[in-house]
Amino acid sequence: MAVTLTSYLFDKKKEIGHLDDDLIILINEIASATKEISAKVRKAALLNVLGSAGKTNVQGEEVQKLDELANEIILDTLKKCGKVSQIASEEMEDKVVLSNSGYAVAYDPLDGSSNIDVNVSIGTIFSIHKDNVLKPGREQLAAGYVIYGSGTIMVLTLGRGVVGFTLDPESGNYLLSHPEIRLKEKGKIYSINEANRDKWVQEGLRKYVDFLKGEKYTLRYVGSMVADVHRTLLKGGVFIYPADKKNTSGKLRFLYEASPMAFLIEQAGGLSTTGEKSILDVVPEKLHQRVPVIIGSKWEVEKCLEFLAE
Ligand SMILES: O=P(O)(O)OC[C@H]1O[C@](O)(COP(=O)(O)O)[C@@H](O)[C@@H]1O
Ligand SMILES: [Mg+2]
Ligand SMILES: [Mg+2]
Repeated sequence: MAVTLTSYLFDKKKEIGHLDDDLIILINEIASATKEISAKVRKAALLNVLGSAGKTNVQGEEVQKLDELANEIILDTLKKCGKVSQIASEEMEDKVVLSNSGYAVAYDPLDGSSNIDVNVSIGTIFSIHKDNVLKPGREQLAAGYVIYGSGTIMVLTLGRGVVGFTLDPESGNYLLSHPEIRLKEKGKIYSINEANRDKWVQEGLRKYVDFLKGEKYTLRYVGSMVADVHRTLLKGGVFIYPADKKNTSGKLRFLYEASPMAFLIEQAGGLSTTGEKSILDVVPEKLHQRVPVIIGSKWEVEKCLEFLAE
C-alpha cells in the first residue's frame, strides 16, 4: 500500500519528539499549496502566467508572474492555517508577524525564475523554525523543497534523515517514493556557474574546479538551485554558489535557500559550508542575508575546503 505524506507524518510522531499535530498540519498545508502551484506551473503557458510581472523585488531582481502567484498561494495558505507565528518570503521585503508563538516559515515561492519560461525544472523551498524565522539553520524543525520537474516531488527532512514523495496526479496525493535519500560519499559531478570564473574571489576555487576536471568530473548546472540540489542529493557531487566580485557574499539567500538546502544535505549524510563554517552554524542577522554555498558529498566538500585553505 502506498504511503501518503500524511500517513508518513503520523507514523513518525512517536519517533520524532518535535513532530506535533500542529507541525503535521502545517507541513500538509504547505504540501497542498505546492500542489496548487504545480498545477499552475504545468499549465503556465495556457494560463498566461509566463513572463515578467513588470517589477523588481527587494533583491533588485525582476519578478516573474509565477513568482508572484506562487508567493500569494503560499502566503494565503500560511495565514489561514492558524499554526504560524512569522512568515518570511523571498518576494516580500518584511516578514509578516501573526503571533508571538507558533511555527515560523521562510520560503522561496519559486526558485529558478530564469527557467520558468523555458519549461526547465523550478521549485519551492521552505524552512520551518519555532516562533522566529531569524535562527541558525541547525535549529530548523523541518525543511524541504518541491521540484516541479518531469514529475512533482517533495523532498523533506524532519531532522531525522531525508525522504521524498512524488505527487500522484491520479489521486492528488504525495506518495512516498524515496524512503531514504542518502548522499554518496563521493560523486562524479560538480555544479557551479563557471561563466563567473573570472569573478570568483578565491583563487583556490579556480584550482579546485581545475582539479575536479582533472579527476574527470562532469559539469552539470541547471541554474535552478532546487534542480541542482536534487541531482546532488540523488547522484552525489558538489553544488557551489561562491562569493564573487559582484555578489560579495554569494547570491543565494540564507533563510530560504542556503539554510534549508544545507539542512537537507547534512541530514542525507553530506556536508555544507560557507568556506568558513557549516552553513547550519551561521547566525542570521537579516531576512534577506546572502551566504556563499558549498554543499554536497563529504569528499568533494572537504576537498574544496582544502583548496580554499591553501
Ligand atoms: O544564474 P546564476 O547567477 O547562476 O544563479 C542561479 C541561481 O539563482 C537562483 O535562480 C536564485 O533563485 P530565484 O529564482 O528564487 O531568485 C537559484 O535557483 C540558482 O541556483
Ligand atoms: Mg531561489
Ligand atoms: Mg525565487
